[in-house]
Amino acid sequence: MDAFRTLMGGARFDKKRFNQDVQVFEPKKPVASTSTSLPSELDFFGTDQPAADEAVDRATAKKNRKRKRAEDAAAAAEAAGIDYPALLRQHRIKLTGLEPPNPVASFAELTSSHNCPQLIADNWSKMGMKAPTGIQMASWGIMLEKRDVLACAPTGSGKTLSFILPLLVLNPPNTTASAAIRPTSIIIEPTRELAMQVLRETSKLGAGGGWNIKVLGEDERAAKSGEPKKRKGRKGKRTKKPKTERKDKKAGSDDDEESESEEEVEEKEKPEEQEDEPVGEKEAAAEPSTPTDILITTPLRLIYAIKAGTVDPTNVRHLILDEADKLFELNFVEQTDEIIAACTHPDLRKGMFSATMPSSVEEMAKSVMSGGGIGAIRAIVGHKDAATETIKQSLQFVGTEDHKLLSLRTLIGEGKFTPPVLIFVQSIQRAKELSTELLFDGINADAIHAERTPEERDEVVRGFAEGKIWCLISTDVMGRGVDFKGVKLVINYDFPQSPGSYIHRIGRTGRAGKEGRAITFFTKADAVHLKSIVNVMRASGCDVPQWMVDLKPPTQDEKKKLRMKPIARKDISRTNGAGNGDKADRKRVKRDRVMGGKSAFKAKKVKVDKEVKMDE
Ligand SMILES: Nc1ncnc2c1ncn2[C@@H]1O[C@H](COP(=O)(O)OP(=O)(O)OP(=O)(O)O)[C@@H](O)[C@H]1O
Repeated sequence: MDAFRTLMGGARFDKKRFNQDVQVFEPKKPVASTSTSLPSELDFFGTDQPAADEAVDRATAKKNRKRKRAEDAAAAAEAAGIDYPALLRQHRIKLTGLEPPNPVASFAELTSSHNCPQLIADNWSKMGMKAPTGIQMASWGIMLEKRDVLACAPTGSGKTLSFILPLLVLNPPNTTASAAIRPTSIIIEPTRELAMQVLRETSKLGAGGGWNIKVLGEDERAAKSGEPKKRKGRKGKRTKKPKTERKDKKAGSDDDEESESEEEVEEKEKPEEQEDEPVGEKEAAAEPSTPTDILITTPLRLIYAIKAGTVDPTNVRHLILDEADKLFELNFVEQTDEIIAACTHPDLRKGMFSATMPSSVEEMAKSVMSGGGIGAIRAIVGHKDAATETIKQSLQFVGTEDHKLLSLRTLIGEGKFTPPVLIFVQSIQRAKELSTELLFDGINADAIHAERTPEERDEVVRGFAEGKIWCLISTDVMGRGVDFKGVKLVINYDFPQSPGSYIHRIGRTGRAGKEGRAITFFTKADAVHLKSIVNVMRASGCDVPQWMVDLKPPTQDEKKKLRMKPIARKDISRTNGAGNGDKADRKRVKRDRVMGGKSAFKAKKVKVDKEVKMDE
């Protein structure tokens, strides 16, 4: 009929009247390939090719499978009284891929239909959880059907439990001891803080079930904690790094005391990644070899341990990449690839989770997923490039760099500074300077960044969670994943380097359905990038003035430039960088205050909500 359509373009053809003619042009059903098949050189239209037969067979099989799935789903839904399409709509879940499994509608369904041990259900209740969130329903459905999943859901929507639960349900405790750590599941996190946080959640959900869950290298660290602390900072001696890490340095992503002599470049401009101390070969070799079920780790540590032979990844059935888009960025991707390649078990399933998933990263992620033979399932909850809707977002013009501190003080003075507050800056030096300034103002502030030892970082995080520190100043190192439940306000003191970074940073508030606020300062220099943030705000349902909607978006080049390097900014400190925020400096500031140094804003102006206790 194609020939007819082409010839008769625009005219109407009476098919009934000329039915016999139509039959002549109707394509013939392909004949099954036999020994009498046409030689390929004579088969001009390709109708006699086995490939064509296979394609038809595949298409028919696909149609049949689709029909069967629809029938099965309808039957299951009828039996359970669940309207799955309505459930998906209600939770704004979009599933794509071949035969996407139904979401798990309730915890009761998990125990009745998915062999979820009662112990997990009890622990779930003990954790204070009731109904699963949208991403949990979707991810449980997919992972329990042993399919690969690529999931994108808002910050604070419970992605952690969405991948932990299936790991526990599908993998009973491992009892076979081996020389090396031989886990059944590996969870990769971009920072040690996140690894520790996931350990806490996993241990709570699996409590009493006999699973051995650990963060790689932490037993070793704990054993060493009695020893005198030796600070492994920039000037410290480092263990020889694997090839991948040395390559990363060229991309300008890691601390490297030798490569750049001056801290200005390192501390002000380099993004803070790969800050975690890797476990050296010696350290890794000291890992005990008890049977391990779930191993949580940062990429570098794992690569060291695999190379040292202390971790054997060949038995891994579930590999989870949390904050997956980060793990596919330039400075991590090689390590991520290496880890995926090392997990060689034929039944390996993969799960990738994040609140942001740029299309380019999604493509890369998809290319490494097989999905149980019939492809991975993509699960999107809500709008892909939006922030959590419970966050009230605003942008505040502060003119120039000089006015930022004043704007912050005005917020404090107006009582809009409602602790616990998280403030993001773009470099270690700026974090130190701002914390010194706020201390000087009588605000109980502290800074967290890659230059602090893991022990110091733990202490600061604990202090913030316990309400001892009201205001935590951080580089992007705490911008992702960290679950401080009670944070009421996030301030982007320095404009974020990408919309993704913005979504993750502000996502430290408004978690688990709670309300939060986010204020982003911008100077004239940042204005060119404003539209990117305006787009996120609009996608998350925030009102923005029309003039912001009408702004010109930054060019691809401008976006890339900012992603690679933050905008150069004037020092924050009144001491013009003389204060470095170290212990002695902080002591000096405190002493100055006691001796009459004037606090611009009295601490009493800052109301601390004592009711708010944050999760550790
Ligand atoms: N079903 C649930 N009901 C209530 N609270 C939940 C539920 N599931 C998880 N939570 C809580 O919600 C909070 C956020 O969860 P989680 O840290 O997993 O979010 P996330 O989606 O991974 O966020 P991010 O993208 O920032 O990493 C946690 O404190 C968690 O305990």
